[in-house]
Amino acid sequence: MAAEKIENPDQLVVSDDPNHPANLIPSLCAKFWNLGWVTGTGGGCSIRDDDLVYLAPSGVQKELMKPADIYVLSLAAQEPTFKQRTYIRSPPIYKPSQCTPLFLAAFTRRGAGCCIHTHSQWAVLVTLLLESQGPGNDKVFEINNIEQIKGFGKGMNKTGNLGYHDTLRIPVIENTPHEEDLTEFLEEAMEKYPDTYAVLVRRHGVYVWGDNVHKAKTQCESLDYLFQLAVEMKKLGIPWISNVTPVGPQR
Ligand SMILES: CSCCC(=O)C(=O)COP(=O)(O)O
Ligand SMILES: [Zn+2]
Repeated sequence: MAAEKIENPDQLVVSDDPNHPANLIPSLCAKFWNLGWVTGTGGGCSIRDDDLVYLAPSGVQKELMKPADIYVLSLAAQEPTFKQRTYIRSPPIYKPSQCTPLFLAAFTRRGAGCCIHTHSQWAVLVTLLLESQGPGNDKVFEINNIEQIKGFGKGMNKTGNLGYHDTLRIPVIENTPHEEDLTEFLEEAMEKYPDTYAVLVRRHGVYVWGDNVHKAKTQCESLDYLFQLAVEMKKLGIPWISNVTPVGPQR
């Protein structure tokens, strides 16, 4: 929908359709809260519908949000750096999520339709385990030969999903005192790892995106599964990368 055609911005967040972004963001965040992904107001989720981006408010209990709390902005109406953002629809008592510029990076640089930010303890623990391997900023979570890796797309402009023997790589960036300041590091990681659908933030959480809500959600679920598995593997002394020889026909 083009921004200039919108006469009543409040109508942008009113719909009977449960799959409308203004309904989906609250219902998804309620599910994510049950998984421990968005507790204590941390984390969140944003959805893009063509030019329109739907966002949660900042600092609210994400599992209790209502459609009327949702912000809407037009990508085409923003200045090129996205630093001074304007909103078509703003609920009166809130500020927009501090994650907004990171979500916008996923939408504009990856063409994502949905981006999820979790504070999952499994994600945080994986960054702590990588940190314990020694100094250096170039940290990457790598895992292979686990069935759930098939839950990930091969990358931007590529068709199909990773295979069981492929290695999934998720870059890690340093945390910053303010969420917005993560943006330049997230963008750098996207440049360096063009096929990644996620970026870990050290001692903080993870950003995961997908072409649409279904893909962002299932990739985020697969990743959380792999992070939990990786923590348990580490406790048992099992390496995340193994040299299992492929068996059966290779397609
Ligand atoms: C305890 S949450 C600290 C802020 C944060 O990391 C986050 O993801 C939530 O930001 P928002 O502005 O969406 O509340
Ligand atoms: Zn956060």
